[in-house]
Amino acid sequence: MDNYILVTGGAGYIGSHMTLALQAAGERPLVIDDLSAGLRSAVPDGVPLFAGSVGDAAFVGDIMDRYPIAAIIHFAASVVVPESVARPLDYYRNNTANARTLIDCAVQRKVPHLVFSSTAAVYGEPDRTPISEGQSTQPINPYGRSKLMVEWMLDDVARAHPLSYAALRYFNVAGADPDGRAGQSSPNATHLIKIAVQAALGKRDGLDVYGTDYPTADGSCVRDYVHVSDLVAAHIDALRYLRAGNPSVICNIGYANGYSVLDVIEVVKRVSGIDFDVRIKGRRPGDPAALVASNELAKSLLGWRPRHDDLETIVRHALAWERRLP
Ligand SMILES: NC(=O)c1ccc[n+]([C@@H]2O[C@H](COP(=O)([O-])OP(=O)(O)OC[C@H]3O[C@@H](n4cnc5c(N)ncnc54)[C@H](O)[C@@H]3O)[C@@H](O)[C@H]2O)c1
Ligand SMILES: O=c1ccn([C@@H]2O[C@H](COP(=O)(O)OP(=O)(O)O[C@H]3O[C@H](CO)[C@H](O)[C@H](O)[C@H]3O)[C@@H](O)[C@H]2O)c(=O)[nH]1
Repeated sequence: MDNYILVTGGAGYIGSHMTLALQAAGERPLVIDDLSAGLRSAVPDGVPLFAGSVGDAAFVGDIMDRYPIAAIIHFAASVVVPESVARPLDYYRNNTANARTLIDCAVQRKVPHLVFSSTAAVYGEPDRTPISEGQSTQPINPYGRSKLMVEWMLDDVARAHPLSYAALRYFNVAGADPDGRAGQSSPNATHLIKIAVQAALGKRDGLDVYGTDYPTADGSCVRDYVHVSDLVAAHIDALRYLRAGNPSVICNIGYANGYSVLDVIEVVKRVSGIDFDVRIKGRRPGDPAALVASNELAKSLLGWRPRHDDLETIVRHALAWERRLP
């Protein structure tokens, strides 16, 4: 295949796994990343990296003029739920307004397909779990709203222009490349499994549990943790699906398994064989009690076949990557 797959945010956690998976699939990835959270070193050798913002129309347009783009996979975003509560306008600018610029560039250059990183946060407090895609979307934090607005934009744009899209609503992405080539590298990451493995390895002085008074079995929040390699495989499946001429789709990516914060801590302690301090704190703003995916659509429509659906495996790979980091 001659044309490029543009990976925005390709120097970040998930994007760096995506470029590796694209290379393995025989595709030609090209990365745009402003390096606000990503690392240059996370982009594999031989993959062109353009440092700048997807919100800069002249910059993005110039790249698209020079490199024919077969599809865009749009990861670039601000990703921390409590930060979005404190700084909503930053999230609406980076996640919503900058996505609009990127989509506009794609429409002007007739890019045929776009895969969008959406999120389980669009559901808010779901009325039923596991959550299926038809359930109502009532996000309870600016992060979820900033992403839901992009889904709406894509829906309108796909009706008006020859662009088909897949909006993949990821549940909680975790773990690292099983071959040790990529992982979550940010020292300031806020994600639970990352923090727990850092605590196990003595990189943090323990872990705070944000709330044990939720309406869940043990009172802590429940999430559906999906291995990053299975997640990026879903994007390869989505590309294949769109290129086959199928209509746009919105699809959950998760395992339909819920684990509480206390479950995760127990697994990290057991897999690492290391005890660490756990402090029970109050709730964190913006957290829904439980988010667990129904994944029937991803399996039936995209042909998604998860291979690492096991919390111990996810934690083992996250630990292995954390040990390699300085
Ligand atoms: N990690 C999760 O659990 C999770 C869950 C649901 C959805 N997502 C979505 O997946 C995507 C990737 O998340 P991640 O966990 O890899 O985060 P990340 O912060 O590691 O990656 C995001 C990347 O985008 C870059 N970026 C940010 N704004 C940019 C801009 N305006 N222009 C160019 N580059 C920009 C950052 O430098 C970074 O490299 C995000 O859209 C996020 O909302 C993540
Ligand atoms: O030190 C910590 C970190 C997290 N948590 C708890 O662990 C759960 C998971 O928190 P994360 O920060 O790991 O993830 P979120 O569920 O807040 O959000 C993640 O998953 C969402 C989808 O479910 C979004 O897409 C988002 O980008 C991504 O960060 C939450 O209940 C949180 O309160 C703690 O108790 N202590």
